[in-house]
Amino acid sequence: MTEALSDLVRSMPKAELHMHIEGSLEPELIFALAERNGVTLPYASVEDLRRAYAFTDLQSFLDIYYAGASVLQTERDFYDMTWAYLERAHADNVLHTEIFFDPQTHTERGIGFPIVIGGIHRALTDAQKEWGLSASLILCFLRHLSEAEAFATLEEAMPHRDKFIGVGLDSSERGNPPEKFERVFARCRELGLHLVAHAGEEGPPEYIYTALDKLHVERIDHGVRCLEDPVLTARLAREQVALTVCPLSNIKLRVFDRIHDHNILELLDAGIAATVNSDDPAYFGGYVNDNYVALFESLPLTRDHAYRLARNSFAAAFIDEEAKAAYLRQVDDYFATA
Ligand SMILES: Nc1ncnc2[nH]cnc12
Ligand SMILES: [Zn+2]
Repeated sequence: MTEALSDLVRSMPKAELHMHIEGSLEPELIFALAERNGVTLPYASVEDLRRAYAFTDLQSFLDIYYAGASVLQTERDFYDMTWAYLERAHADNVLHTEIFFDPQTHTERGIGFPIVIGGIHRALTDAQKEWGLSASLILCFLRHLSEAEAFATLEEAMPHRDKFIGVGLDSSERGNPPEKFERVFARCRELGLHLVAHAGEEGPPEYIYTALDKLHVERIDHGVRCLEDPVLTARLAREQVALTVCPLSNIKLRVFDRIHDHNILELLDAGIAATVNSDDPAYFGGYVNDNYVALFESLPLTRDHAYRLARNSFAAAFIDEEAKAAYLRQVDDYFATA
């Protein structure tokens, strides 16, 4: 990749649509929060913790990710974590970000829902004031927990309905198909919430079908396994269902062996509205620009692909049509002069 293309990709305006705020907790912040809250960690040092980030699959990552999140206790902790991510996003020229949070990871430990959403949301408000960075929240249900627990979480969330725009489905995919949450998503749909779900990351293409047909999601998170099914691939392209692809995550969790084997180019060539995102940047080796650069360094991606990826990121965002058109114009202007 030329230096010019790398600079172009780094500085182009972009939206991020798939990142878990708990996955932005850097080891240094985990240690700082542990100390602030008097929590003893089973790791001697930051380096020791970082060494534990050697994952073999999704579950091996999730075990460490949930352990890391246990240092979050106060509203200020949630604020500090979110603010640290927003600074990184701003530095990567992210103009709009849709952030996942996992309330059940915290409410299960006795941390109140208002503390979680209050701290995260206050940071979003400050980023809007400070940089004009637009950010919204998507509440994720943990799919390894029950339907009843998801309904209980939705109930707890309703007094805060003004602070989140949609719901998603994350955690252990295999054995927890989307249809387990069909009734929860039906209720969320009635409430006017946007709907997304992780599907086809480790799970089979069937999970992408059921996310679309039983949950009625508007985007698929990951979805990279769709290419195993040509009928599904054609449908995603025809219906322009966006995929929020997370390349470095896919390598760390061994969905693909090497970044050179990543299928984003095939997805784009098939006409799918793929986007590039960081998933859990503190755990997978980088923020959104690191994901773009890793792809552009390893695959024959061009300036035109960069343009399409930037456009796709805003086109798939849950924002009003006027704001969307303004962002898309900004991308066009950037590429007209860069
Ligand atoms: N990549 C991922 N897949 C499923 N659940 C997650 N929670 C955080 N990151 C996740
Ligand atoms: Zn994810």
